[in-house]
Amino acid sequence: MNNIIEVSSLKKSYGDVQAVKGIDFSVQQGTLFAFLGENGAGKSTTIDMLCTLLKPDGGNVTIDGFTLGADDEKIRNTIGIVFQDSLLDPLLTVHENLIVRESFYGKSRAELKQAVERAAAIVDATEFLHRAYGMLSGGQRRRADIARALVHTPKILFLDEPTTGLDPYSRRKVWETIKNLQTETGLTVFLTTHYMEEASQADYITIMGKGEILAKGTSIDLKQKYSSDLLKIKPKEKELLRAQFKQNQIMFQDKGETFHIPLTSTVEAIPLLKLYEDYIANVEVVNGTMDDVFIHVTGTEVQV
Ligand SMILES: Nc1ncnc2c1ncn2[C@@H]1O[C@H](COP(=O)(O)OP(=O)(O)OP(=O)(O)O)[C@@H](O)[C@H]1O
Repeated sequence: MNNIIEVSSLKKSYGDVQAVKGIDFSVQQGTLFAFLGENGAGKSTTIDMLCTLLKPDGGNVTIDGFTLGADDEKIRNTIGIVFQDSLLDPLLTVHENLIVRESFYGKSRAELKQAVERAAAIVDATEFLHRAYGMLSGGQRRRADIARALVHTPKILFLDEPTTGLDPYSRRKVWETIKNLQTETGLTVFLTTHYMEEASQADYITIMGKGEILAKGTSIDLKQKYSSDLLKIKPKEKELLRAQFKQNQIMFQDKGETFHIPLTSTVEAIPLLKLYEDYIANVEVVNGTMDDVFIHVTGTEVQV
């Protein structure tokens, strides 16, 4: 698979603030790519540069083979962008909004209608296509925003925190839309999110902090490297089990009611449970999470 985005030594400062300090990463075509980092990490600055909205101080970026800085118009035609603040007019219907947008691209009336209907169908917005944008629910608005970014059939879609501020039902609906979009149309989706359960569904994750790339990999790679699975045991008799663990040099943490044993994989729990079965009142085996990865890598809590 080829890299549709290649970034090397990209930098940007605002006065004395080095927002992006010479970063390198790439995005494979057709994948869902999650770009994470705490507030102020430099994500927006990076995305603004990739989308041609902000001029880098240095580095090289190619997007679908086009060079940032030299082929910006072609890059703009290759990408679709959904920022947190919508660009749609609340008084116009979704259809009118999309027609207005698409008419900039010099299409015939028939082509225009087809492009708008196609974009609306992809995000499942057909049902509210003729409703005023301002009257829609948060989740419907978000899907309309995504439709707007799809009318000119981009190859890459940039989504900046697409589910932030939505209720749980709308979040799930928007998230399903994004996943379907990527699997069914083969679009490359470049997304920022503060929801780690969303990030862990991405094909590839890059975590940024203080202007630098702190970690990259698949969710499995990152969890394996930066989080551990945990065996939580509630002993029948604490002191008896403690003595057993000490005798067999089992590393554990005393958490009051329970003992915690870090595992590199959940299946490691099986022999331990067999061995200490008689001493155990209750058990829980917990998988490492993307939250653990984020906290470990950035040194900060996940902010939502
Ligand atoms: N226009 C600007 N002028 C001065 N400093 C800026 C400007 N925009 C961003 N910064 C600074 O650059 C750094 C990176 O900010 P950026 O917005 O790129 O981070 P972010 O990861 O997108 O954060 P968030 O998740 O809060 O959007 C921060 O220290 C921020 O204060």
